[in-house]
Amino acid sequence: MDRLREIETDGNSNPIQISRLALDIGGSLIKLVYFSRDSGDHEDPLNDSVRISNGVNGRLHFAKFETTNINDCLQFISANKLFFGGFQHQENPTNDRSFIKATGGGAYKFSDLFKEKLGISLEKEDEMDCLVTGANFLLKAVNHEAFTYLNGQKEFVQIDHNDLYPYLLVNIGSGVSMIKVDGDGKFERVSGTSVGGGTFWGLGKLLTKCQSFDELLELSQRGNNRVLDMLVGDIYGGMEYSKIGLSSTAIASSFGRAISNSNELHDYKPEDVSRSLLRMISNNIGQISYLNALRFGLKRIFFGGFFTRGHSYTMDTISVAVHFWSKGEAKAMFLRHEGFLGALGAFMSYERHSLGDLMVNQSVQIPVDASSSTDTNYNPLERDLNETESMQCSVYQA
Ligand SMILES: Nc1ncnc2c1ncn2[C@@H]1O[C@H](COP(=O)(O)OP(=O)(O)OP(=O)(O)O)[C@@H](O)[C@H]1O
Ligand SMILES: CC(C)(CO)[C@@H](O)C(=O)NCCC(=O)O
Repeated sequence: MDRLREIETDGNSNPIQISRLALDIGGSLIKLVYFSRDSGDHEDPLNDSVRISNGVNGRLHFAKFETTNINDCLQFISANKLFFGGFQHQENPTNDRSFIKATGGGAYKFSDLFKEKLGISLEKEDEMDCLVTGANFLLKAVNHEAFTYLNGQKEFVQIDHNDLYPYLLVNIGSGVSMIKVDGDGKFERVSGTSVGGGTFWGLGKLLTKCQSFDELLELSQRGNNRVLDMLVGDIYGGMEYSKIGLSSTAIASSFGRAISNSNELHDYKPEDVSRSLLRMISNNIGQISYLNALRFGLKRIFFGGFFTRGHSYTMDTISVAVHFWSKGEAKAMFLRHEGFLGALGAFMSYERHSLGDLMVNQSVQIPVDASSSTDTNYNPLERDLNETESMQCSVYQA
């Protein structure tokens, strides 16, 4: 647990002050965002973005835990004294020792547990509101946040602040929410599907006996979907169905090949099962996203949520689906801080509710060494689930 100690000191044995912790407690994962002050020694005189008058310079940290391991999360918060980063109620500070902003279903479900184990109250923020706030913040404030991914090529997208809206935000968590975003705080949840990340992980676990999500993703990289998927060519004797635009290699029926022989589940390689499952779910989400974008004439679709995990095959499948169905009209884009939208939104809600107490500097820069996700070769599969990431930023008194 060296990481924990790193948080408590700045390397010169000076204690680092943690302020403001926010949580997004979802069906699969708990996401934490918290701010630590820099000790004066760490300030970079060349970097304007961290030198705002009245500003408090520091880093935003990101961490996540599986919701089933919520006790590890409580222990992490307690060991690092992160809950002192909550706020005292202004109206009556003695009434409630402190509270932490929290969003996601778990903010309701685990409210009593936080009170009992840590003595803190969770102040609930609306999940959709937080997702939108987090996405808008990242798109406007963080360089190289959004990127396209097609045929293995990652390209960062320059966001024009004056031409960001409207867009479709598709958050792929355990389930999937599709939100039409028209501005800051202006949005509508237009659709959703229960076939999401939880479906991939849940079905994948049952079918392959994998012990972790990363193992299931890793298996998919070595699999071949043609073993289980029935292709147009399988039905059309190797020919394409060009009249309706289907090539012979297009998937006619996901897992459809399993009906054509007497194979049992154990006759298939877990790699191939994982590959077909990932393809089926990613393709389906891509298609439903496109249909919703079409409903409202939206050309830009941003995908968030931890299902994607920066994984090539997942992003490629979603992008191809959007490209194919929209005939190249709509664009799928991904976010580097994919799974932290809700937690960031909850983090930013402190200022809205504490009468302009604090604001996050809008020109956040991510130093090269702060997050390995800045690397175009970033492979989240190589990283530990609970490893913390951070970005340099500045929080200031409004
Ligand atoms: N280490 C992991 N363990 C479990 N699931 C993971 C992991 N990494 C990525 N995932 C995927 O991410 C999904 C959860 O994503 P996310 O945290 O965005 O949603 P959530 O907030 O838990 O769900 P919801 O918003 O529907 O309540 C999982 O269902 C799984 O597909
Ligand atoms: C229920 C939530 C919002 C919880 O995060 C999410 O899991 C979701 O959007 N599920 C899909 C539900 C549906 O629209 O069918």
